[in-house]
Amino acid sequence: MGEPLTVGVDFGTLSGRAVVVRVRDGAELGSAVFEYPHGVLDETLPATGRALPPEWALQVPGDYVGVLRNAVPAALRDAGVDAGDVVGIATDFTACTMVPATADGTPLCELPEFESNPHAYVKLWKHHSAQPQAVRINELARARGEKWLPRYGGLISSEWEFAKGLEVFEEAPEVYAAMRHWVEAADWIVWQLTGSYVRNACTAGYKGILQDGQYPSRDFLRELAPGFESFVAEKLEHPLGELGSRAGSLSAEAASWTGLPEGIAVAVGNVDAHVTAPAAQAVEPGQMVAIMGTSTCHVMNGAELHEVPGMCGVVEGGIVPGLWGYEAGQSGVGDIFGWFVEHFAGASHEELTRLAARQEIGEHGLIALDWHSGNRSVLVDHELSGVIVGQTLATRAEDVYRALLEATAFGTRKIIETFSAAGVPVTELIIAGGLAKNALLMQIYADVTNLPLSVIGSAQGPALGSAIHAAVAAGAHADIRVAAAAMGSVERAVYRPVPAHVTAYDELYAEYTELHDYFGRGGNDVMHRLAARKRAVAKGQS
Ligand SMILES: Nc1ncnc2c1ncn2[C@@H]1O[C@H](COP(=O)(O)OP(=O)(O)O)[C@@H](O)[C@H]1O
Ligand SMILES: O=C(CO)[C@H](O)[C@H](O)COP(=O)(O)O
Repeated sequence: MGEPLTVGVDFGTLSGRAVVVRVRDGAELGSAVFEYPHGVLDETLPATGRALPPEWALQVPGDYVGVLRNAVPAALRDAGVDAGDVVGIATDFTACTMVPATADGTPLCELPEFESNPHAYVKLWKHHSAQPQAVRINELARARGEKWLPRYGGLISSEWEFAKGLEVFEEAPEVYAAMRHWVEAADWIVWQLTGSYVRNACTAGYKGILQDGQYPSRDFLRELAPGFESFVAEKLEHPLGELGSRAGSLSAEAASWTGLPEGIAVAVGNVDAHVTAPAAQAVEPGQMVAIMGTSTCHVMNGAELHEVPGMCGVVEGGIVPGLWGYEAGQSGVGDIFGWFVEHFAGASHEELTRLAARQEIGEHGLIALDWHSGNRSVLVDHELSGVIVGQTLATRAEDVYRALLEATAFGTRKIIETFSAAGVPVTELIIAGGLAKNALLMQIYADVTNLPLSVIGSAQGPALGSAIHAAVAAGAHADIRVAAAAMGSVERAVYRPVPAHVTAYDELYAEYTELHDYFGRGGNDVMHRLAARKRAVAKGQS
């Protein structure tokens, strides 16, 4: 018998990563990645070959099981350990990513009668077509003075459970009728591991509008859309599991997929962003973790409840039991850089970064808005779109690339300032996720926010965070704080703000704020008009 180990599995936007971790000190002994064979379905539905409408983003749930079957055994092989030493497994997922399922958890898209219906598939977090539903939820909640609304910064997102659920109810009543559970993928995967459904407190709070033990009322839902009043009772409500607790035991079937021992602890599901906080040892108030990849999520604990305008939410026990967990985010970050590299630049991230790093601040003469995937915080509007001001015939690809890097840093500063102004000061910014590898981007973030940047010690933050949760669920550490101290890691103040850069960026940030408020706060509604026109044209074509 060797030392106790756990397995953490991170289900990202394009792939799932498994990591094998030593419980004593968090050493990562082996890992493996499995790319989802279907990736993100955002153009056509393979079952029919038909085009999907704008802003759609679907996934195939079988791909997630592929991660359990492939990445977990491969990570065990990579680690060269005896699977018998693994005492627990935990998973984290993108969110809000929703699976419409039958009573036994079968995704509707796996039933022959629904395989051609796009609404029967998983709606990925960045499926943004439920914005009209989100707008109606927000208008009605404001008019009725619903007391849960300020817990979400005053706006519910189109990415979340109610907007996406209402979209299914209104656009695919046959799917809605057949769906017994509207399940977060974070919980669906735990269901596959244990054979039983436990709803995690994190997504229920942030994405499912569960506050002080209550969901939005039947009355509210009836007024929103007659017939939708039973949504909570019939599709959503389910017993909750606290973060770090044991959801159940690994079933015989899941043991055969993964090569892990049957009966080991399986932790309650979690979100990729929130689970990263303990991996970065950021479990105390004021320590904000920015998980920077395709998108950025900002998560932070607080001792008290405050209402921060435009935050994604504040949930009691949403990150660590006993504290208020705050979340904000930017829907597109690496995705925006990737879009530019893929469609316009003719050069790689590395080459563009190298060229952009030679420039002085402001040399390119550009300012951009980072809304190519909408704005998650603090405007919470997915019909906003990207802007680049200042282009001339002299503008080069590296100029635009740098302006896009800077735009996302300004977006993060807007979030930090909004938190601080609402009485939730950010005392430390800790970076996790794939973008930490871009040193220019990191220095820009330090200069724009005027904060020293700490960087998580692991390249697999979410998967390590899951392994930490697995250790707690297995009883190998007393709680998440204790496990984070033993297994998490962070390097402090790796990037420090340069005073002259801070001053230069203060001026550009003022310009960003002008554009931000002009396009995002009603100065000019052109982005909404263009989005409406795009939708109308797409509708006419279908
Ligand atoms: N050197 C780089 N600099 C900036 N962005 C990059 C670089 N390399 C990849 N990206 C972007 O990073 C994103 C992937 O980040 P990653 O953390 O690996 O993914 P995920 O968020 O899905 O876990 C992609 O959107 C890609 O465009
Ligand atoms: O909103 C989220 C968490 O609340 C998503 O999980 C997140 O934005 C997806 O992130 P990524 O693909 O960058 O890991």
